[in-house]
Amino acid sequence: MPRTLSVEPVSPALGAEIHGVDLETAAADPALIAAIRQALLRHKVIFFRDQDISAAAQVAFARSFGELEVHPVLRRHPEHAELVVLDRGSHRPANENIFHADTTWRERPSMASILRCVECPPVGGDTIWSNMVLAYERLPDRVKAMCEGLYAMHDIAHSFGGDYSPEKRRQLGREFPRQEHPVVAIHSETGEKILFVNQGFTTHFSNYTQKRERSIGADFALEANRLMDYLFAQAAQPEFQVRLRWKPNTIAFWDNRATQHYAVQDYYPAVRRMLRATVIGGTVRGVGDAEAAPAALAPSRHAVEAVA
Ligand SMILES: O=C(O)CCC(=O)C(=O)O
Ligand SMILES: [Fe+2]
Repeated sequence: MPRTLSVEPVSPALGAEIHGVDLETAAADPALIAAIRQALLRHKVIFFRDQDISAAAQVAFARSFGELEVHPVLRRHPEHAELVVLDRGSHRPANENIFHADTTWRERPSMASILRCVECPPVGGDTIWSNMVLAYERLPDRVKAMCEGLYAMHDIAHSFGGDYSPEKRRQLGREFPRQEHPVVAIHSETGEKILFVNQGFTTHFSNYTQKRERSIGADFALEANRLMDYLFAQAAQPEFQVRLRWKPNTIAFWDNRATQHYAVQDYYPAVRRMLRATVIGGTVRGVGDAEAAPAALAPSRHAVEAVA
């Protein structure tokens, strides 16, 4: 029997709180995992409160959704390499305060992340998510037409290289060559179109000149940069967002294909400690790329239903 979850949407754009679930033991309950997966696809980021769970349980829960990533740059948990420890805020201001989707510098960017708050300031340190399906839908038709068929480069050094020497930066670039992804991606499970460029890792369009063949000279660069800035700005629109106020033991689980996020850096030097598990995704398919579209799920306009 399909399992029914108690789901409370928290913003019209995306995001829902799931009640009555214990994630310490969820991995052992396939019907519950399937219901959580459906809620994730529909609401794009889901929140669980009061999850005082072990690091091992967080890993097991995350693994129910796919193979886990070991991050090459961020600090790892001493016993669980699949968990990233985010606590830079206690030493110096954290720098995830830029809209991004995780690991788009990989050939197969993350499909989802599961972030647990261990410790946070009583106020401040919220996280914001943006619905990049809605952001795409709301683009003017002529911008949509211009974007379909465009590709862009994603580079790990764009965000993570900032603290490195030029040589270490080059080394990072050799180890993780930049990746090209479509600007409009097709969601691998829902078939939705996604605006898939992000300010954290996307550097430039890779085929703008072919696409805009009648532009000449320096206009290429100017036009391309203006379009990229305009696309980046969509994630910052409040109408596409949900904002979470963390408490210790809150978990946020986001669909990294369909969303971008921004960790608000307003609490330094207060302490904020988080643990993140990240599920590896597939290659990113563009609108014109081959392969049949997956069967679309039920409409994902999430706020209209109280229970999903
Ligand atoms: O600390 C946060 O709220 C999110 C940081 C972040 O970008 C991530 O975990 O991917
Ligand atoms: Fe992130």
